[in-house]
Amino acid sequence: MIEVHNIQKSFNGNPVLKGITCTFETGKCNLLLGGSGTGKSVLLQCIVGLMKPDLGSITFDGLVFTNNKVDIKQEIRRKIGMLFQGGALFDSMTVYENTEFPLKMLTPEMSKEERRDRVEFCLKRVGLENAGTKMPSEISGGMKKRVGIARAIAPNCTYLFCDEPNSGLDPATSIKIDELIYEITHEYGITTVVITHDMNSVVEIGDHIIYLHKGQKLWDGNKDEILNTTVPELKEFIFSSSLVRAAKKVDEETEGGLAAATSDEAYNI
Ligand SMILES: Nc1ncnc2c1ncn2[C@@H]1O[C@H](COP(=O)(O)OP(=O)(O)OP(=O)(O)O)[C@@H](O)[C@H]1O
Repeated sequence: MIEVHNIQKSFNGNPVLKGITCTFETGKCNLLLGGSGTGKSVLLQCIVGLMKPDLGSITFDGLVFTNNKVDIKQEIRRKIGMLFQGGALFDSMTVYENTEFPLKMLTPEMSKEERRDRVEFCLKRVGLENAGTKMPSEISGGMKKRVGIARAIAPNCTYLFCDEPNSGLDPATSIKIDELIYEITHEYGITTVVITHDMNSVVEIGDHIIYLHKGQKLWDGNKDEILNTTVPELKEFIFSSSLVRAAKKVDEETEGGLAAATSDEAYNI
């Protein structure tokens, strides 16, 4: 479990994170949900140590990350896998070499054969067992995300951070990437944190959802609870999504469920 306590961050006197306290649960897909500019990426960067918060603490399974010794920070960092928005693959390396890269960096004690077994296992797990010799320029956006996932899990990560894994993907590919992240999280008991503003992801993989608005946590809960939220800002966010608007249209002749949750009365408009 990752515990975030009272994280605050300002840029040039402008507060971006205004005291965020939340937990990311073990073996679950934890979504950081919110509109543009609400501080999701800044929070993620503070959690993984790419940015220093002004105040607050972050604990990984009882180990304090903030204000701690370099070796403890390194120990935590070694357990972190990152899936970046564009995949962030090395263009000059093959799919195989990209996946092998963190093993060479983080586990130099592994033999070449052990690395090969692990890379082959991870590529197979993401459905790319035949793509090892391809260059990033030769594969689709969805395949790049798959390579990114294989690379992130190759060193047996305990924590997986995904920054908008669906950006730039068509809806069908997005669902497949969401499913893959969900399956891997549950299979290996990884603590996964996914930044998203996609309601499709919320209903697909939202084991635990933290809603941020203007640098504050306004709500947390799961995908079954979110449609019943009474938080006005979250309601507005949900009902402005094209998914929910479309579902509302389909449901408008029926009673209960989404139709009731999205009724004008429930929405108070
Ligand atoms: N290094 C920085 N220096 C100054 N301001 C920054 C910096 N990084 C982020 N910000 C500001 O912090 C605010 C929150 O940005 P952040 O990228 O966390 O938003 P976000 O919720 O991830 O949005 P999006 O979904 O659009 O990526 C924005 O107003 C942004 O301009």
